[in-house]
Amino acid sequence: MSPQFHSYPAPAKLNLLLHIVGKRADGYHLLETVFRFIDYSDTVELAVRDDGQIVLLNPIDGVPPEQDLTVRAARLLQQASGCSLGATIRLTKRIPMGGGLGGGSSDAATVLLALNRLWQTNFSREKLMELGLSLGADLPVFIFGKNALATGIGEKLNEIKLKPAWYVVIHPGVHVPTAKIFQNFAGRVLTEEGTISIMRILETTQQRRNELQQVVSEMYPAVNEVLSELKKYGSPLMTGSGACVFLECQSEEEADKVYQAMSVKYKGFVAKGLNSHPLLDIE
Ligand SMILES: C[C@@](CO)(OP(=O)(O)O)[C@H](O)COP(=O)(O)OP(=O)(O)OC[C@H]1O[C@@H](n2ccc(N)nc2=O)[C@H](O)[C@@H]1O
Ligand SMILES: Nc1ncnc2c1ncn2[C@@H]1O[C@H](COP(=O)(O)OP(=O)(O)O)[C@@H](O)[C@H]1O
Repeated sequence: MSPQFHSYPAPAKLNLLLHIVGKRADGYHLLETVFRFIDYSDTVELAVRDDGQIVLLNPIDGVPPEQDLTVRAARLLQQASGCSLGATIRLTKRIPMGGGLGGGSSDAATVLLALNRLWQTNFSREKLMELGLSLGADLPVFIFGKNALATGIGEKLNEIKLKPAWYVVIHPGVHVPTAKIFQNFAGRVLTEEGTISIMRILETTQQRRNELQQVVSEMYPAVNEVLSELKKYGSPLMTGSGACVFLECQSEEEADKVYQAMSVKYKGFVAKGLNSHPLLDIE
């Protein structure tokens, strides 16, 4: 009998702003950032296996299956729960890799949420977030499931309500490794703004900053070029540690128009800002 696959979305995120507010003894940077989910997603299909194996049917080019975050997430849940079941994973990638859109983290979070149900391991969301954090600083927010103001290394999360918006997202065609950017960050460490101040900054696009943008622009001129092009239409920002650059628009029509002009030269997409993660209500 062929295995029964269940299909789950893994949405991308944008960092609507990103401030560096400190550094931990282990070298990780303390951040203040706003995560927003967008309706542009990978798809993770999962089928339960009785033999305990974790099998990724279609490994990503250049990422050995054992290192794929979906496989690592499944194994982590297996180990933490003592579950004897396994899973077959089929991954459909759409979110560009190394783009600051959190695709790998989102895939892994979806695996944790979905297998927790399929295997009936019944861990709480808090426990899954704790497990997820050991795979990446970006992972907990995808399990938290709500747009959030994040502090710590990105794991201390408070829900934040955001206005409807559409985003033109452009990929400058370069792959930016997160670790390299943090290593080269030499900017001034800022003081946390706090929720009220962040809400005020979010009211317009002009005041938003990504403190990693300068170092990425210097190391990757292609990112700087896209930022300059998008500045013709408003106040663009880089997401996370790059490479993708986005422009927030108030209507889908406006976003489509900007994207149409940009797409003559660049690859990208238009996405709607979500109010929450599509798996927020998964039990
Ligand atoms: C910068 C952000 C902003 O949302 O997004 P991305 O651009 O990667 O999507 C995240 O903090 C990235 O999270 P994630 O991609 O999970 O990073 P990790 O795998 O945990 O860390 C990769 C490396 O980046 C550095 N790092 C990461 C997060 C952080 N707060 N401080 C750091 O200094 C560390 O050197 C670490 O070894
Ligand atoms: N399922 C996965 N999807 C994407 N990247 C993965 C996955 N598993 C492991 N990786 C590794 O994680 C790196 C970062 O990927 P990704 O999360 O897409 O970017 P970013 O951290 O910039 O948002 C990739 O370059 C790849 O080597």
